Amino acid sequence: MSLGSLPNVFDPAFASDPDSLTKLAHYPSRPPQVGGEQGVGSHKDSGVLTHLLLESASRGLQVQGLDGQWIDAPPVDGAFVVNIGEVLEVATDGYLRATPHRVLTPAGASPRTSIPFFFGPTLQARVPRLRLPVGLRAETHGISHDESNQLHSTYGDNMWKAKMRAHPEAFARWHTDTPRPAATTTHLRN
Ligand SMILES: O=C(O)CCC(=O)C(=O)O
Ligand SMILES: [Fe+2]
Repeated sequence: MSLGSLPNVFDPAFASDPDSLTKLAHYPSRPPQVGGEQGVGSHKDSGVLTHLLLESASRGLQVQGLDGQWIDAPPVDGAFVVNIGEVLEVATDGYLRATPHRVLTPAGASPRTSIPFFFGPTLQARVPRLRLPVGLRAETHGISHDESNQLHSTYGDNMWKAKMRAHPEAFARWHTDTPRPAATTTHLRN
């Protein structure tokens, strides 16, 4: 996992007060006649790694391939779904890419419960950017660049950005005085 760096390269970022979170997510059933959309829109997780526990009959999770196509990701018995988060994409210079994913709950869908575990470092920690060995560097396209989604190597900044985007009304109401991610944060480019 350290991709040519020392095996403990990430340890300091997780050493004190790592900000991991386990969430219990419930998606109610949808009678066939109820329109609209429900679920989770397309996004990438903002942290390092997510371990997602799904019920064995769970449906609706999709991941996006490099060609833009959405692919069903049904559960595998006895296994977690593992999502690469944006901070890990930054740390590996895009060798590991944050996986866009979404949850669909079409009309008629059964209720769904999932348990994601977001494995995150200390909020203030700047996660080190690895120096990839030449062979691996040849296989990476670098960090994805999107003006509307800046990536930050400090986990707290990256997570805050994602929260602001996911909950604009709450931020407009309760966080009018909240600064955006620190000005010192690097805006990473390819
Ligand atoms: O419920 C799921 O299967 C995925 C949820 C998710 O992507 C998230 O909470 O970030
Ligand atoms: Fe997610």
